[in-house]
Amino acid sequence: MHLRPKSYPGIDQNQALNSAANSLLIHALAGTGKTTTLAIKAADLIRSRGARNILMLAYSEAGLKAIRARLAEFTSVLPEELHILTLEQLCAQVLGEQGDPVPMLASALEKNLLVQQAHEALLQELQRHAELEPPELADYPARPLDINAFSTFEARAKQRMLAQAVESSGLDALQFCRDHELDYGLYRLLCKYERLREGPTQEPLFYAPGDCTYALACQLATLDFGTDFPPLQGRFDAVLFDELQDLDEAALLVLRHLARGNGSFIGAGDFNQHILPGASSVFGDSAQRVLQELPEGTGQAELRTTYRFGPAICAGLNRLFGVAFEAHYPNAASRFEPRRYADHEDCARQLLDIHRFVSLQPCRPDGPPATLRVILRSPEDSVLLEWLFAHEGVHYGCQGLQRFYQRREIALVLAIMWAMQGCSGGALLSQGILSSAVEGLMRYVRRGSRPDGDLLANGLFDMEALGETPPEADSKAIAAELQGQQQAMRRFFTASIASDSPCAQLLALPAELCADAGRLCAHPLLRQFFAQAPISQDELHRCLASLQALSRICAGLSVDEFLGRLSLMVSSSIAQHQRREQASLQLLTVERCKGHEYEYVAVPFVDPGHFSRNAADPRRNMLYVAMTRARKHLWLLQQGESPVGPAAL
Ligand SMILES: Nc1ncnc2c1ncn2[C@@H]1O[C@H](COP(=O)(O)OP(=O)(O)OP(=O)(O)O)[C@@H](O)[C@H]1O
Repeated sequence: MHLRPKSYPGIDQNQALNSAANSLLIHALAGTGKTTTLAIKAADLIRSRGARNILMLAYSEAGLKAIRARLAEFTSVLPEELHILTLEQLCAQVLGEQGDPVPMLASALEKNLLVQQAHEALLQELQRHAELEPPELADYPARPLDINAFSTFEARAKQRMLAQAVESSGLDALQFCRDHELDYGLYRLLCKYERLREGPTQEPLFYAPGDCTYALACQLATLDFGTDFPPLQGRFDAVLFDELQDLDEAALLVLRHLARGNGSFIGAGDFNQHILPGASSVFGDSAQRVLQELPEGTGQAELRTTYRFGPAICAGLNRLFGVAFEAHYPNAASRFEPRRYADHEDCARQLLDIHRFVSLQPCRPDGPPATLRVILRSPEDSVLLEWLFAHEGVHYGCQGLQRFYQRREIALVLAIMWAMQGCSGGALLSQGILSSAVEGLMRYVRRGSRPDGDLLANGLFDMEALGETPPEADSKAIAAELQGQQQAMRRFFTASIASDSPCAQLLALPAELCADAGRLCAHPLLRQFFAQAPISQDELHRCLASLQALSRICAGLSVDEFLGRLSLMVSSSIAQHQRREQASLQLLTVERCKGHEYEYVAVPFVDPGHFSRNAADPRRNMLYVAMTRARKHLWLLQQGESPVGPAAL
């Protein structure tokens, strides 16, 4: 593994790398070379110290990609001494080595159906012992199940090791929940779900994302503080851990054992980059909690010198986020350009101007054209942008999100429009759209059958009642048969939905309703359709936001006109793809851009109220991640009239 000149460590990186401490915690801001420093360390350990087994960990998949990208700056082939894993993957590996199978749950939808079963099982239990239950549960049977509230509660409970906290408090669970203002109904539902998941033999029936880390943490929690846990010890010559800001209590227990028993340890984190949904950082902006888990004598280092952008961007970020970036290249040409927009349409038009500016920028004769990266915090924001960009002939691409017309919920609405009485069927919906529509239909109308009550009463999930998920190949095959066949599409809907469902009622609406596709998108039956779907509240909100965004772009157009324009848009995108034309504008999600960097970045649709100094606020951190991706030129598009400034802080 040979280091290229660019990758020689800078002064503060060098201080970190030369630390005499066997265990080191690096606090760093974005672009200061956290990942690079870890990669240099790995290279050095292999090359000069003969290390044979190095673990490089990240919390997220995006973090893994960033590690691979930095390593690729040094070497075209990853050395076999390196193991690059997420924490969850490492925990799954350890559980597998302990001898039990580690079956993963196929989809989030299946999990929802299983939560419903746990809810039924809890209702059965409450019925049997109604007289013994506390007043907190008196109205539980009458309350509708809120899967989203349950998922948030579950994530937090596992991240914070709630079961262990209850046990060590010496209180009973009811009193604990009362003292900590926790919803006792959700607590009982979680206990039921976990009991069913683990089954009577205590060998989990399945693991959902996060469960492997939790399962290992539960084993570790039974050990005294200094006790060894051999499966996590002596495995590696060094452990290099990126994205420490995302660790929760469960992950910290794993960290404790990894850091103590495996050669040297270096962990790096930027607490401003905590963006995981569901729970805000359990540590706020402090790394003290992480330090408690690291061996005594752990050294600390700080990286504030960024290699990514120059002084102008540093100054803008320092002002908005209350941080202290310094630029490694003080003369680097960098620009920070805050702008204001009046409404979404205006924001989209300003992005077009910015795109024109970027496309005039010089680029290497043999290199790709200059590309504008537009970073979005929610996929719904892309609908208007894609529509406008396509109509202006801008060749755009999407990363971390699908093109809007290929997203299941939107594709399904397009297919419903196409099958309606008032649509001539003249526009051709692509096979991709139809295939997503078929998948959408299966998702939103799929209901598990009633689970077997006896199985639940005996502590078992009824996996048969989940029904079958149609394989992907099927939706493609069905789409191929439906393409251009409006009658066949209508027959397909009739066969797949109940005759009194909101979808069937939509299809029976009179032809006049197709005169304005925008109004059709806002029709109460469409909202009802999604509200009745077996999806979480979060997903429902996303579907409704997509509908609203869709209704905005087709307002005033008849269904025929709208679908006609859409099919032109799709065919020109397919043609660009076939000509292998490079996109000059990329739309990305924040999650997708984490760990990456780009020359020209625009962050649109920003609410000024989201800037703060509070690094425990995930909305603020989403902006921080998005805005720290730019290398040369950063545009910030905020709603409103007042100037950008510290007043917003
Ligand atoms: N010592 C260095 N000399 C020159 N360039 C460097 C150095 N260290 C890092 N860089 C460059 O700075 C950029 C940011 O590095 P890196 O991605 O490692 O930072 P990071 O702190 O992990 O970023 P993020 O916070 O976005 O995850 C990369 O282009 C990298 O090649």
